[in-house]
Order: sequence, then structure tokens, then C-alpha cells
Amino acid sequence: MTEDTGGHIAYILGAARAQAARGDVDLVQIVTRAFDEPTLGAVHAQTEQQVSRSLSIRRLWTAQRGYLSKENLAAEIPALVDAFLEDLAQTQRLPDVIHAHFADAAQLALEARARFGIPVIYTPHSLALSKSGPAVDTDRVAAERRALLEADAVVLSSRDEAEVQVAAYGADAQARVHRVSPGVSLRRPAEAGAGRALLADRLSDPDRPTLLAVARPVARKNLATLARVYADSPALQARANLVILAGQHGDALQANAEARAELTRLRETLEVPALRGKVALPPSHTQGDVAALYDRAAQTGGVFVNLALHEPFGLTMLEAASHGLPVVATQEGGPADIVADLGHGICVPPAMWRR
Ligand SMILES: O=c1ccn([C@@H]2O[C@H](COP(=O)(O)OP(=O)(O)O[C@H]3O[C@H](CO)[C@@H](O)[C@H](O)[C@H]3O)[C@@H](O)[C@H]2O)c(=O)[nH]1
Ligand SMILES: O=P(O)(O)OC[C@H]1O[C@](O)(CO)[C@@H](O)[C@@H]1O
Repeated sequence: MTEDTGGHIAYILGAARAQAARGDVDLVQIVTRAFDEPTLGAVHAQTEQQVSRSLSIRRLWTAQRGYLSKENLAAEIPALVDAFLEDLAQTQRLPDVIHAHFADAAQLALEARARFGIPVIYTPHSLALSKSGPAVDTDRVAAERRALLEADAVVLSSRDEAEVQVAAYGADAQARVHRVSPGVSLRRPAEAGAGRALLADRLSDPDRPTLLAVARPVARKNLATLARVYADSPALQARANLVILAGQHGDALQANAEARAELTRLRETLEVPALRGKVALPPSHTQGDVAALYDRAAQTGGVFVNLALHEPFGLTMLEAASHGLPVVATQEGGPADIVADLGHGICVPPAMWRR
């Protein structure tokens, strides 16, 4: 949707679909914020969306009707809490449990528990104290700590999250932790030629092995280092193409400062005459394109690359595996567990190539 739409959304949709398909679950409802932004899709202004018989999306309206990035969401939380409590007060059947994804959602869930007694599960996806860089968002850290301490259960994806990342929030934070390794659905092969069409104008020979990266353009994902390694290596350029999907960045106005800086670095490194025909940094793509690119990379004998400075879990390692694509993955965070379980690649220290 935007350059910041990433793994926690993919996780929620996958988990909700899997839960809704269970015989012992009557209804799953994804509750999120409504917004009116036609360029991002009219569906986000739809209050109720039926996804399948037992899965729906409920969107809450507040006075602020436009799209808000996660950095701008904090001021809207009190209004969202009110909208959520009012919605629950009017529902015919209260949920048996609320699973809050990310600490801002946990703030709504904990208020709902206080009012209606509904138990709360919290999944952080990405804890701010694990992020490298100088600017730690103290409000976000406080919301994460509260959610870790007050939720009835905390569901984490990787051993690193459970044993290392949560420990940074204090010994108490580990008390209710459960580790559940996520999966991804095994995808059907993409439509013949789909990924090829996306690359045709950009790569002189799309059949050469592909080095593929798929990640949001944020400093933590370290995409600029991958670009620099490729740009500095004639040997790599002679053997493989480089394809980087770094979110939707056709409309630069949407991008926040961090994404703009990362995308500028990527363009400055890759959009140079010497690399023409060897590199693709497509500005937009569909979900079908992502699946097709994983397939294409596998078919060309390529590899998926994730050099993140820190990766809390690493859903893209699973996606690559589900398409039969081996990985070179960061050893910082969750990927080491995934690669050890699946045996589909190697883990490397990303600092080896730090800019
Ligand atoms: O241009 C892009 C970039 C990403 N994606 C998708 O977005 C998701 C990104 O996943 P990942 O890089 O793992 O997630 P993050 O956005 O960083 O989200 C957090 O949450 C994920 C789920 O818990 C964890 O795997 C991550 O480690 C954690 O940082 C994947 O489904 C990608 O296919 C796209 O479709 N297009
Ligand atoms: O990089 P951060 O700030 O830790 O946040 C990661 C999360 O934020 C989002 O990009 C947007 O909410 C999620 O898709 C992702 O899981």
C-alpha cells in the first residue's frame, strides 16, 4: 500500500485467514483504522468488509479522516480507543479474545479489557529497543513495555525475540511470553511470465541469476549496503542481476523522511550508466508481482538476500523458502532460527558490509 506496509500486515492477514479456517473458531474480525485516501484504495474507507464467511475487516472512523503513518498515529490513539469501545458496546457478541499487533493496537486492547474483561494477547512484531540508530522513540518504548507487562499473553515469533529482544524491557517482560513460529501459505506458482513483465524494460537479460531483496526502505533493512556491494563488484555484476523491491515508491510525497533518504541512496547507487540493464528497482508492484519475482529468482538459480542490521523475525525468509529460493540472511535476530530449521541458505554478519 505505502512504502511502510510490511510484515506485520502480512502476518495479521495470514494468521486471520488460518484462524478463520479452523473448525473451533466462529468468527475472526480484523479491526483497523478507516481512512479516506483514494490513491491508496477506496476499500480503506469501507467500514465493514467481508473477506470470507467467517473473516471480516472492521474499520473505525475518527475525526482525522486521512491516511496516517505509524509515526503520526500516536495522537490519534485516544480517539481510536473511544471508537473501539463504542463499537464493542454496540456489538451483539463481544469477542472471546483480542490479539493486538504492535503496541498502538495493544493500547486499544488493554482499554477494552478494562471495560469489558476481554483477555488480550500481544504480538509486538518489531520492538523499538532492538533497532539500531540514535533515535529511540521513548513513547513507543513505553507503550511496548506496558503491553509486554500487562497483556495476558505475549506471542512472539523467534527465539531471539523471546530470549534477547524482550529481555531489554526488563526481566518481568518475559513472564507471559510464548513462542509460536509463524508459517506462510504455500503459494501456487505465479502466472507464467508475470515477474518477467515487471523486469522486461529494466533488465537486458532477465534470465540471468537474480539477487532478490524485498524489504521496506528503512535504514534497519540495510538495502543501501546490498546496493553498494553490488555496485562495487564487477564479478557479481558479471554473474547476476540485482532486483530490489523496496515498497511502493512511485509517489515520493507519500514517503517519510527515512524512506526518502533510503530510496535516494538506492537510486544514487544503482541508477547509474554502468549498471543499466543489470539492476531493477521497480517503483510499484502488486502482490502477484512479489510472488512472481520470488518464482523468477528461483527459476534463474538466484538467491534472496536480507542483510538487515537486525531482523526481529524474518517473514521474507519463509516466503523465499515457499518459492524454493535459497537465502543469504542476516545472522542478527530471527533468520538464524528459520535458516537452521529450513536449511535453505546461510547466515552472515551484516556488519561485514556496514556502510
Ligand atoms: O516492497 C515490498 C516490501 C515488502 N513486502 C512484503 O512485506 C513483508 C515484509 O516482511 P518483513 O521484512 O519480514 O517485515 P517488517 O515489515 O520488517 O515487519 C516486522 O514484522 C514481521 C512479521 O512479524 C517480521 O518478520 C519482521 O522481522 C518485523 O520487522 C513481506 O510479506 C514482503 O513480501 C512487499 O510486498 N513489497
Ligand atoms: O521498522 P519498525 O518501525 O520497527 O516497524 C515495523 C512495522 O511497521 C510497519 O511497517 C507499519 O506499521 C509494519 O508493517 C512493520 O511490521
